[in-house]
Amino acid sequence: MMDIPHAASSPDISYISTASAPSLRARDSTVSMASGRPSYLAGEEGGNVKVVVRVRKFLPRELERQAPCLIEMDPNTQKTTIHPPPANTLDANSRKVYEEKSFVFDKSFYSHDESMPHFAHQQDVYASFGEDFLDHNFDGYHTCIFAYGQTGSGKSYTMMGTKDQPGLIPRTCENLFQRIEQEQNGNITYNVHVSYFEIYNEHVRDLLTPRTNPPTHLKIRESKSEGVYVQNLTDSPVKSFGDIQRLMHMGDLNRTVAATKMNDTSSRSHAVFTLTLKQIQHDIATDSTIERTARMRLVDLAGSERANRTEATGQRLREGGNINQSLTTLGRVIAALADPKRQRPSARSNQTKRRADVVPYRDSVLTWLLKDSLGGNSKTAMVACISPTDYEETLSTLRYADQAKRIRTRATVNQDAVSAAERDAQIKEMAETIRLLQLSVNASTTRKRDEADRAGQELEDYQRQVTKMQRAMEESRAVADVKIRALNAELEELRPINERLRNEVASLRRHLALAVGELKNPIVLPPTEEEKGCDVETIEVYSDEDEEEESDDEGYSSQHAEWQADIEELMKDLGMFKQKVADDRSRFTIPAA
Ligand SMILES: Nc1ncnc2c1ncn2[C@@H]1O[C@H](COP(=O)(O)OP(=O)(O)OP(=O)(O)O)[C@@H](O)[C@H]1O
Repeated sequence: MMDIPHAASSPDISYISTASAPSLRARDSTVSMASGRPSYLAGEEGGNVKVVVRVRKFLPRELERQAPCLIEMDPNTQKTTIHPPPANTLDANSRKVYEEKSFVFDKSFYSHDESMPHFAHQQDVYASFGEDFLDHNFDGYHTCIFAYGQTGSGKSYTMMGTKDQPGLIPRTCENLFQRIEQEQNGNITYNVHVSYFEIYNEHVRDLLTPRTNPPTHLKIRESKSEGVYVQNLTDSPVKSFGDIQRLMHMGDLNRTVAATKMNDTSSRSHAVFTLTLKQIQHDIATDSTIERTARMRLVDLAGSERANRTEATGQRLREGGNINQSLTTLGRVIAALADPKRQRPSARSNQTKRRADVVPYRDSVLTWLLKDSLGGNSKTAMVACISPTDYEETLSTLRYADQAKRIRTRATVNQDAVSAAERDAQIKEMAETIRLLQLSVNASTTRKRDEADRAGQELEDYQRQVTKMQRAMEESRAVADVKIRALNAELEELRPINERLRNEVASLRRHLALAVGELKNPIVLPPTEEEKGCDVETIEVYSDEDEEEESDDEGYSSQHAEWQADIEELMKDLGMFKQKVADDRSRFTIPAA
C-alpha cells in the first residue's frame, strides 16, 4: 500500500455508473482529435500484449541475511537471466533442480542496484511505455496495464509508487491532465471519470465509497452494449489531477491489506483503477460531433505466491485460496489465449471457434472483468515484478510473463460521429425510456413481493438510464461550449479583416470624391505654341540691351519649363484619377452618368 499525497480539491458530484464504457465503433475516424498526433483509420489494430519485467532492490531483511542477487539483465538485448542460487544456500536434502534460464521481453527494467548505468527509475518505467499507452488513449484505444508477481516483488511500487517516487498510475493521471490543459482552448471537450474497485475473496468492492459492515458487494453484469461491467460502481467525474489524487488516496485507505511473512503491507486483493477519457470534437460546418471514448485500466494484482510460502493460516489462507483462484484462472486464460493454434488466422474452423469460446474468463471475477483487456478490444501490457532473490517464485513469474507475450489483442479506435439531430433524438429517446421506467417502478411498489426482484431490476435500469441521460445532457452542454468557443474564435479572426475592409472603403470614397470633383471642374490647359499655329521667325539681334532681355527670356523659359512640368504632372494625376474612376465604376458598377 502506498502513500499518495492528499489533494485539496474535490469533485462536486459522483455518479453511480458502470466501470466499462461502451465501445463505440467508428463511422468516421479520419478526424484528428488533438493537434500533433496522427489520426488513425478506423479498424482493428492487432498487436501482442507488451510484456516487461522489473527486478526490485533488496529489502532490509534480504540485506540482513546477505541474500545473493540471482537476476541479470542485458540492456541491449532486453534479456533477463535467472541464475541458480549458490550451492551453500541450498538445502542439501532437496531434490529440486536449479538451472540458469533466460527470457527476452519487450523491456527488462533493472531497478536493483542504483550504481549500475542501466538502473531503471520510476520515471524510466513510465517514459518507456506508460507515455505510449496514454498516446493510445488519446487516439481512442482502450488500454490495460497490469502488474503481476509474488508478494513484495514491487507491484504496488510500480503501479502506485510512493509520495516521492510516484508510479505508473499517478504519472499517467498527471500527464493526462497536463495534455488536456495544453489543449484547453481547442475545439475539443474532455471528460474524465475515475472508478476504483478491488476484488477480494471473489467479491467486488467499491473503493470510492466508505466501507460498510457487513461489506457491500457489487454485482457483475454483462450487456451487449456495455460488455462486462460492475453494477452501481462509483464513476466520479474529475476535473484535475488533484481530484484524482484525492480519490486514489481514499481508495488506497479502503483497500484490503495485511501483514504477511513476505510483505508488511501486502495487498490481499486485486485493485482495478479505471480512467475513462471521452473526447468530444465539434465540427461547426456540419454541426456534428466526433466522440472518442478510451478506457485505461491499471491493475495491481494480489501476490501470486503459493499460500504455504506466506505461512498463512485462517483468514489469510482463505484469501490465498481466492487470490489463487483468480490468478490460476488468469493463468489458464493466458494459456488459452496464447495457444498458437488460436493465433493462426487461417485456422478459423469450427474447432478454433470452439477453442476461442472455451477461454475460461468466467471462472473468476478477475478474468471475467478483464475479458476485454486480455483478449479483446484493448492494447495491453503486463509488468512482471520479480524479487532478486527468490529462484522458484521468480522463475514461475518469468514463465508466466513469457507465455503472455504470445497473446494478441485486437484494439479498435472507439469513435463515433453524431450529428446534432441524432444527439437530440438520443436525448429524447432516453427521456421517453426514463418516463416509461418511472411508471413501471411506481407501479411495481404496489405489486406482490415475488415481483420484488423484477422491480429491483427495473429500478436499477431506471437509475442507469438517468445516469446516461445526465451524461448525455452534460455532453450536449459541452458541445454547446465548443460551438461558442469556435464562434468566438472565428469572430476574433474576422475582426482585423473587417478593420482592413473599412479602411479600404474609406480611402476609395476619398478617391471617388476627388475624381468626381475633377470631372466636374476639368483643368483647362493653355494652348502650346504649336497649337496656336504661329509661325514666328526668330530674329537674332544682339545688343547690350539684348543681354538684359536674354536674361529675362531665360527666366521666362525656365519658369515656363517648370510650369510645363507641373502641368504634365497634373495631367498624369488626372489620367490616374480617370483610370481610378473607371476602375471604381467597374468595381461598384456605378451606372454611367
Ligand atoms: N523498484 C523498487 N525500488 C525500491 N523499493 C522497492 C521497489 N520495488 C519494491 N520496493 C519496496 O519493496 C516493498 C514491497 O513492494 P510492494 O509493496 O510494491 O510489493 P507488492 O508486489 O505490491 O506486494 P503485495 O503483493 O504483497 O502487495 C515495499 O517496501 C516497496 O517500497
